[in-house]
Amino acid sequence: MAMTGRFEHIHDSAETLAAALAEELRLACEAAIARRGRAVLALAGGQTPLPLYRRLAAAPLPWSQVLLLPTDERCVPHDHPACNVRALGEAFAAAAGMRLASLTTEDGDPERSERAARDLLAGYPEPFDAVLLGMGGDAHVASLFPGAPQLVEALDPDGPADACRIDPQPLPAQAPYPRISLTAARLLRTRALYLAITGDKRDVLHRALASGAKNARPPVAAVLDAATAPVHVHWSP
Ligand SMILES: O=C1O[C@H](COP(=O)(O)O)[C@@H](O)[C@H](O)[C@H]1O
Repeated sequence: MAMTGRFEHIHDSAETLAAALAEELRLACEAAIARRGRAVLALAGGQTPLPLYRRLAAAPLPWSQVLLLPTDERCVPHDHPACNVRALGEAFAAAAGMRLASLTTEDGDPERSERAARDLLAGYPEPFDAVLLGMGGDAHVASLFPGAPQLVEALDPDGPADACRIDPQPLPAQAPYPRISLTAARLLRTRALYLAITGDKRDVLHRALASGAKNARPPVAAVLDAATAPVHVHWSP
């Protein structure tokens, strides 16, 4: 984790954004596998990154040496359409042998899932090889929602927990579920941090980065500000 800094990459189209990020993540996997025999990536849920996941899945990597896990999960059963790990599994269908971990139990029960996620992450103490974040229109990243009662604890870059339950308030209309999210402390333990955003979200990001009191930063700003690894923001219209 030698280089730090924040870099903004502007793309002409969602396709070039997907191609660039798929290549970055492929290189991160290749380097990690060469270095220690496996790669561990934490990947955003939601719609924006799905095309880049499909591209990455087509790369000729030794997929059995790659572990993917979601940055956050909705507390729903694994066969539910809103389940991030289900969507990841589908997007990476071509990556034969790839290992996919879940932050939730099969039934999506929030309390059992929080315990299971913490147990899972205790098995991966090393820095992630890359974290890819998405962002909501309310400036949340992973499931670190502004206004959630657990937010202050979850954003603490020195906090002890790797994952925690988040209860967005109010529940977002599109995905009204409690969540399990990696904490900022765990997201930031990475060799590289990427943020993939499109359209108006660039304005949301810039407003968030320019905003307010140190202790009331929008989640995306709090996480990016605390990063010690290089941060690459990729945007397309
Ligand atoms: O709920 C979530 O939303 C964000 C953004 O999703 P998108 O569909 O607007 O790309 C996502 O990054 C996060 O992982 C997800 O759980």
